[in-house]
Amino acid sequence: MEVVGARAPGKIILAGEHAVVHGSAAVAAAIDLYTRCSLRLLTEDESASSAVELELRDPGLAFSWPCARLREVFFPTDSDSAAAGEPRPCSPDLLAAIARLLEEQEIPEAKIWLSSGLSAFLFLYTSILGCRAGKVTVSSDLPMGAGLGSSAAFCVSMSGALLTAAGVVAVGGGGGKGWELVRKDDLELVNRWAFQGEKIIHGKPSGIDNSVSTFGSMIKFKKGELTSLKSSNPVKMLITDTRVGRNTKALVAGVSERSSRHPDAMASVFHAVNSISEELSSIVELTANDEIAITSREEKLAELMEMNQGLLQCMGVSHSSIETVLRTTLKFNLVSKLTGAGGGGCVLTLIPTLLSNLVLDKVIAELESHSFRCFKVEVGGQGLQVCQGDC
Ligand SMILES: Nc1ncnc2c1ncn2[C@@H]1O[C@H](COP(=O)(O)OP(=O)(O)OP(=O)(O)O)[C@@H](O)[C@H]1O
Ligand SMILES: C[C@@](O)(CCO)CC(=O)[O-]
Ligand SMILES: [Mg+2]
Repeated sequence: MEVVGARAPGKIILAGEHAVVHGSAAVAAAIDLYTRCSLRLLTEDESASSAVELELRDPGLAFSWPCARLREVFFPTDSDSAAAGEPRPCSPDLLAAIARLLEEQEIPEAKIWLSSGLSAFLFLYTSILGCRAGKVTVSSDLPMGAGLGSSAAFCVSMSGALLTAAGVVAVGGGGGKGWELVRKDDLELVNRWAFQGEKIIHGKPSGIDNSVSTFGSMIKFKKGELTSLKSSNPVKMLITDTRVGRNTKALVAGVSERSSRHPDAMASVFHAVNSISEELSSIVELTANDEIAITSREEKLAELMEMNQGLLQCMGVSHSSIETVLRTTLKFNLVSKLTGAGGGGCVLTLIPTLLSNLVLDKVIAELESHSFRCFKVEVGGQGLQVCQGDC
């Protein structure tokens, strides 16, 4: 069979991370850094030992599971009962069985954080394709575990490729050349599968990361409801990766624990974040006809981001490396906030339209002198795309 591919973008959260898990609104946008997943189902001739193979290009690791061993774990009682049309959660018993299966792989201790991604892969693959032999290759522009939605881009691109190989998502309408957009109904199905994968990696995701990675653009997200935001003036952001590793699942759990220790205080914090996200989303949508100067729109955005950062500190998810980025950019009168789960990872800095490239280069040089890594990204682009053949 021919190769099918899917690519899904990472994201930034402009306002509302963590609070969105507790029902507040949040605003997120896709960025032009992608995770790509390609898949080829193997015939019996090609896969003498009949296995499911996974190559992760970025950590540079490859894994292989004999189909017979997968059948014992995933379908112990009967023949394959994969059902691509019906996303369902991974039960705690199955998750424990997957963990035992992964112990057989001898993952290097320094890469043990990959286990949650591998668990999500095995669950999605066997749920959608059963135990058919196949080879999956994943590569990514995104730093992993740094707040730019690498886990969601992994689950969305994987679900997209698997559902395309299963013949559920249509591909080839573009004449079989290059990346193609996906029909709305198909996107919704991919998004529901990707959410099941995110649950394995994050524990209790709100669904914002997989939604923005699937549908792209800039969105407001509240209690599972998504509103697409139309911004006529592009928002420019600098991203700084502090390179301090952290794990979204643990940070989300930490905020929930703080919330159960101080329910009233934290409810007020989440309520304030909701107001910030609502106001920020209406400012993003203002057009040239709304008689608000670009500079005053940017000042409002910056102030809301600053307020949100203060509330994220209240939730306990800032970090000394994040504070260093805030202090550094403030010297240039620029406002920053953490993005994603915090605890290290990436920080956003709003780039005003009138900021000269010379000053921006100085900001980047000073941030990089702290061993941080800066990215300039395009905000609000495409979501999931698929392709036939090698893209
Ligand atoms: N390309 C990939 N290959 C394999 N596993 C991946 C890949 N990308 C992400 N993962 C899995 O996702 C985990 C990182 O997810 P995590 O949610 O902690 O961070 P993030 O998604 O980058 O940030 P955030 O959730 O704050 O946006 C990794 O530890 C790994 O298990
Ligand atoms: C921290 C969080 O709010 C965003 C992570 O990008 C978690 C979630 O919403 O699932
Ligand atoms: Mg994540």
